[in-house]
Amino acid sequence: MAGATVMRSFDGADLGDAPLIRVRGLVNRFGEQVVHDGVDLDVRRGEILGVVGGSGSGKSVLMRSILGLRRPNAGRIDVLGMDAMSADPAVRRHIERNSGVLFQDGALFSSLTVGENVQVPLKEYYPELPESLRYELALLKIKLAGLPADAIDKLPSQLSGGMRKRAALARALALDPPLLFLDEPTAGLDPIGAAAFDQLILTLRRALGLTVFLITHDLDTLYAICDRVAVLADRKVLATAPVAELETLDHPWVQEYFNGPRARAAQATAEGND
Ligand SMILES: Nc1ncnc2c1ncn2[C@@H]1O[C@H](COP(=O)(O)OP(=O)(O)OP(=O)(O)O)[C@@H](O)[C@H]1O
Repeated sequence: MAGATVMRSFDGADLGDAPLIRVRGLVNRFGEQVVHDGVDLDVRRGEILGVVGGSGSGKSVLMRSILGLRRPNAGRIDVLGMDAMSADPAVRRHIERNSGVLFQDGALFSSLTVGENVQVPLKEYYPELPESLRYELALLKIKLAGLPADAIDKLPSQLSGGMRKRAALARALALDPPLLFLDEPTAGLDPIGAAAFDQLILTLRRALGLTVFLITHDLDTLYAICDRVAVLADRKVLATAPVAELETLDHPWVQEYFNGPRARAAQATAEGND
């Protein structure tokens, strides 16, 4: 997995065991509303890090800040050993190039086929690639995401919700990014589809050595595939730990979330699968 490859920063330095994402003292405000007030977070190389928190706790704003889609009010974010808040377009492009993102709604272009969607990043970053090779690469990613080959010529509207997620995942993986960001990937999927998607993420992490930042409300996903889970509450990351350790955290939201009947059911399922 990840250990087999040397991860390098923009200037070619070996990142070693340094976290691939490091957030310190992050502050995000919208007018009077303070969403983050001193958020600290590390995402370690090769891990699947789950991010949980109540609705409106700032999970998506955190992801958008890390991706450079929102400029925080204060703090520091390093991605792949680089200052992610840098205005240098070359640094921005390097981070973008190395980050695959699956947004909550999939965000596929509805007028393009699945194959054309997957080729969008390839065209942007490698315009010189012959079309036939781009098509082959798109097909590879589509199969990697668990779709049948004939999905390549279909429009997103011709696919089921689960297949659309897989198509969006294929596009997120188009450039072989070391970092994968997933915003509620199993939302809207039935339990069987959600469990299959979880297993796909696990398989891809192993096969491709991915480091995964995963926002989710899905307790089954947390128990099934996350190495550690960060809890966003009270405008901070309360704790980052394996899910079993979080169950004992003395905080009302955490207690309700991790010790409620749904969490117990998810835990029992995960133990049954071990
Ligand atoms: N562009 C914006 N302008 C104003 N307020 C915003 C903006 N983006 C986010 N917010 C506010 O920031 C807070 C955090 O939003 P965010 O989308 O990160 O929450 P979340 O934890 O992802 O929630 P959910 O689980 O419901 O998706 C919310 O109160 C939201 O209204």
